Amino acid sequence: MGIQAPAQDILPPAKSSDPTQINIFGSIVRIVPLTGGIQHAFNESDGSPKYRFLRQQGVQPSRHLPDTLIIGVKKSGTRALLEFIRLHPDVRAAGCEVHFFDRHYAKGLHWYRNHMPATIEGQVTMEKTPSYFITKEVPQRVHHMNPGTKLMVVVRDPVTRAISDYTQAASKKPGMKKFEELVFLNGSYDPAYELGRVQDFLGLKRVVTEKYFYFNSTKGFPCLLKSEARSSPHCLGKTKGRNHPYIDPLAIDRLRDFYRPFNIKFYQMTGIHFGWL
Ligand SMILES: Nc1ncnc2c1ncn2[C@@H]1O[C@H](COP(=O)(O)OS(=O)(=O)O)[C@@H](OP(=O)(O)O)[C@H]1O
Repeated sequence: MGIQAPAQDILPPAKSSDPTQINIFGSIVRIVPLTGGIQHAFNESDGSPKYRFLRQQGVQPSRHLPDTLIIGVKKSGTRALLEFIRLHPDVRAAGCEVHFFDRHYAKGLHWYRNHMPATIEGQVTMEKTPSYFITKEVPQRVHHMNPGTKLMVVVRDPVTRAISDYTQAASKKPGMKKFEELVFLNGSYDPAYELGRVQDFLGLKRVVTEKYFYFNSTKGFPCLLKSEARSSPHCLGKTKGRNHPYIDPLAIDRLRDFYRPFNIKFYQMTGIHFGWL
């Protein structure tokens, strides 16, 4: 099994003697196996009891290119979706944002695969990088890797999303201009219900159910009762659920007017009325 990668973007000059490279209509194409093989097998650093046990049983996990990507949208709850779906025993995910299709594409698919967790047969490999949604080269690159890749997009009221994005940027850069100055220059949800739909989409048995979640009223979000990493109740880190600054209501109204036609178009495209005002 092989996949084709665009030669000009990621490959060094072709060596005609290299059997893994072929010439198609003048383009040099490198054939990369979808799975990691023995040399990329299980990393000792991933020493969870489950994987130790599997190794003892002779099951050899290996790295695979992802089957599923969470491609955005930034500040919409992409981390929450990833952390919640990876509670499923048949889902393995890269912990950090890999940024392969936007920043590191030139490093090639071998590099990408080495950033994936080791999996055993039947497990879904996943990563999330929200900037894929806004990088114009990404759709074509993902299609080149595997046209069957499943894509997931988390959406949020664009006004609150914009304020969240601003809050994050301001937390990293003291003295940043006010939101109202920058922006015009140029809800609650049920995680078990949503995760049920995500598991269906991924073709997985519904394992992640309401018993994994509780609502933390101080944070104002659903949090985890336990996960593979921690057996006690915990929320996502303190960079999620920051307090947003006060924004002039007139600025909010103007933003809502700006987004309204795009929201209506989006509702028509998806067939879902999200109810953003
Ligand atoms: N369960 C739970 N716990 C914590 N946070 C939650 C949760 N569900 C959704 N959210 C919202 O996720 C927002 C951050 O979105 P992302 O994870 O997509 O951010 S990022 O793009 O990866 O930086 C974050 O935005 P802020 O409220 O602005 O911090 C939260 O509103």
